[in-house]
Amino acid sequence: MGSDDDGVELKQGVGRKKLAVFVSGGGSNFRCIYDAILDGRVNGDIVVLVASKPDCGGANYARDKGIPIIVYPETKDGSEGLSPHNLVIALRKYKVDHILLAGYLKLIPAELIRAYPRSILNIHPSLLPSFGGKGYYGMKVHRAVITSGARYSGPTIHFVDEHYDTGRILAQRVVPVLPTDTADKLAARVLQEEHQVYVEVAAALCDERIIWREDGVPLIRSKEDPNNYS
Ligand SMILES: Nc1nc2c(c(=O)[nH]1)N[C@@H](CN(C=O)c1ccc(C(=O)N[C@@H](CCC(=O)O)C(=O)O)cc1)CN2
Ligand SMILES: NCC(=O)N[C@@H]1O[C@H](COP(=O)([O-])[O-])[C@@H](O)[C@H]1O
Repeated sequence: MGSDDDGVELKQGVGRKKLAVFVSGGGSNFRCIYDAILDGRVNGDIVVLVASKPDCGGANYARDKGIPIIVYPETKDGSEGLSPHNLVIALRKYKVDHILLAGYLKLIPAELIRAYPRSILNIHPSLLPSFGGKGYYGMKVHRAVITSGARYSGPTIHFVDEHYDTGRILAQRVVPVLPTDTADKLAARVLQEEHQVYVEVAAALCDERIIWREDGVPLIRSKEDPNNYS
């Protein structure tokens, strides 16, 4: 077991993966993954942050940590941001292995999906396929869950395809929806689970513990028991 210059123990056999994280808002999932990298739970490095808004909370946090920032898509006045083609070129320049969408609210272009097959993940704050698709993001999701009378909710992590929230599901966690819940209370309960499951998935991704079943369903191999999958 080697260690890098900062003494962080490096797992032998699998080189550290290079990650790009995409954000549009506060970036709490991004910050949790960043912290998990620093304390050795995730065997990777966030080499670039992509933000849909240059001054969002996630971008400001990345700036503070010295992480390079790319704006995508191009701003309406054309003053900032990249085209889909130049975004792919930029991510290749950073030698990105995997892309993690974390509160990102813009459609990922087909050109990027083709360039990174089975390598782009997204976290959504409901149990897909319920309460997903165009128009379902942020608090809109939690309001719809409560109005529906659903008794359970929770985050879904899925691979990204050309449409919103229709990619192959990789991981889910379940939380109760309580009779007295407001959208804010439910959002907080789901977000707490998001932070845990995204770190677990990022760790599996960087450890190359994600496999694909013959029917196309992705599975995570347990870190503790290689014969156990979820
Ligand atoms: N090609 C893909 N791109 C993105 C996906 C995906 O699965 N495939 N996931 C989204 C994240 N997301 C849900 O998890 C999501 C984000 C945004 C929307 C939405 O309706 N957006 C609005 C615009 C919102 C805004 O600009 O503030 C819209 O398109 O009208 C739905 C689902 C990230 N990208
Ligand atoms: N459909 C996409 C969507 O609604 N994403 C949601 O945005 C919130 C903010 O994330 P953040 O605190 O990591 O920025 C999170 O709850 C995430 O699931």
